[in-house]
Amino acid sequence: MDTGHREAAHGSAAAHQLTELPRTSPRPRPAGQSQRPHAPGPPRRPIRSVSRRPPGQWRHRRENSFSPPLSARAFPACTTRRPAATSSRCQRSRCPRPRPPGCQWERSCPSPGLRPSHVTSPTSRAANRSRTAPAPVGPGRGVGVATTIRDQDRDRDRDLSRPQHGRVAGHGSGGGSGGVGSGRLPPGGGSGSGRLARCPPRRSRRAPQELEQQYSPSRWSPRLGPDEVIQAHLTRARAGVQTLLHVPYGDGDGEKLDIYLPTDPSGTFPVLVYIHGGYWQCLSKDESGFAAPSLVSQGVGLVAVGYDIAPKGTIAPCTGSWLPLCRGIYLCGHSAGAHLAAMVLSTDWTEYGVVPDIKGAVLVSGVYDLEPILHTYVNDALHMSREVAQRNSPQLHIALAAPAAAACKVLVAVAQHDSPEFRRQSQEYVLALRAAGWSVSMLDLAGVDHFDIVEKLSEESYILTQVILNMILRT
Ligand SMILES: Nc1ccccc1C(=O)C[C@H](N)C(=O)O
Repeated sequence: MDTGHREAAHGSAAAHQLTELPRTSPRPRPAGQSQRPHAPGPPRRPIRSVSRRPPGQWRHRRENSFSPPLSARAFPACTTRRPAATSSRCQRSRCPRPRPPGCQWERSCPSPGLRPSHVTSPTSRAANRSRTAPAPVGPGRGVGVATTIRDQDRDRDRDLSRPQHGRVAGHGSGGGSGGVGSGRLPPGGGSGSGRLARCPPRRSRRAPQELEQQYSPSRWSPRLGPDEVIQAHLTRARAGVQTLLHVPYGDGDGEKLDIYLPTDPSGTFPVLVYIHGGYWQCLSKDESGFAAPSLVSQGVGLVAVGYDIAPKGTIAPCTGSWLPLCRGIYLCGHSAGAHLAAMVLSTDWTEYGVVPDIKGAVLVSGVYDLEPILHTYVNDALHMSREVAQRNSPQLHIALAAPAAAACKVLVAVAQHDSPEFRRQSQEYVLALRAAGWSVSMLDLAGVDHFDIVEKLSEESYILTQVILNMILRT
């Protein structure tokens, strides 16, 4: 299908949006709802202790265990361990109630009917928060504001909890030409294979209790309370466009794709492959088709990837009969899905005998260094060791960029109301990619939180939708 005329038209519209960012006030608050400070209160439950793990029940991951799914493919020696038995109870300590099917939450049991009795009320949460709330980020800063990578470099030592506001930059290739071996290696040099660059992140030293907050994205939303914001994220209908549903790509129960076809699917078309988030333990492809209407009308297909979440297995590379139709693959991952997409970028696919035609990657509010989450509730269901966390941290396994001609463009997006840790992670990852010669941009989106940063992809006028369409249709 010839989409050339559309590409030109759409490309210029998106570029205009990017450089002429409107300044608007934040989303109006529903009547009667008081201003919710977006900084979280103290953790609501004690930090997990190692002794909570049932002793003597370890098994190798191939039998019954979990690791962040793509990682086993990327780093086959993965030896994640976890207890053989998982509780059918809500994992909140002391909570006697059954956990809703599929729910792995500790912090925010999303089923209101089954909400554990010890969950604090919105009022007490607000009170907790206001005790520790830092100064709120100022309102009216604009809908979407991106920062050049150079700005990121300069801003490293500034307060990373605040959005950096600057002009929008295009994709800057960090190490000049960006060819293999020509990218500048970060301190520490490459890995043993010489293919991967090792770029240890500059971690902030946060107390364990504070890490719990930092890695609870729902506690940072200024729009809704933690439970409400997750509930809203879970209840998104499958878009009503032409679909191929539940197309298997692997042996696992969850290893299926939902494919949303372009409105006029004659000929080949580019696809956006969307990998959902949920800390590798929640959500599914069924709630991942929300961006389809904005994309298919522009001739772009959407592939929502399902994968086995904890406590199950791994994700296999996406293959299928639909692949030959794809003129180019653009990856998009949110939160844990951004981690998985980043792992795809870190993978040496020649080892698997495939060369996926990945032309671009959009990584939204992701986690790229897993070490800090070892110290949080997130790891209660994952049971990662430090070694596994390191092996599966894209930040530590940056592949040297491909030659410029084959270069994959990377866009790292982060929300104003992501926690400072999430924001820091994105910034560190951008710097590491850039140091390895990748063509990378960062988009710091004002006025959105960890969840609506992707939910709004259902709107064609949303700046991230426009940037993605621009990347796809102009490449
Ligand atoms: N990243 C996500 C993406 C989608 C849905 C939930 C999450 C969460 O992180 C939930 C987490 N347990 C929280 O307390 O915020």
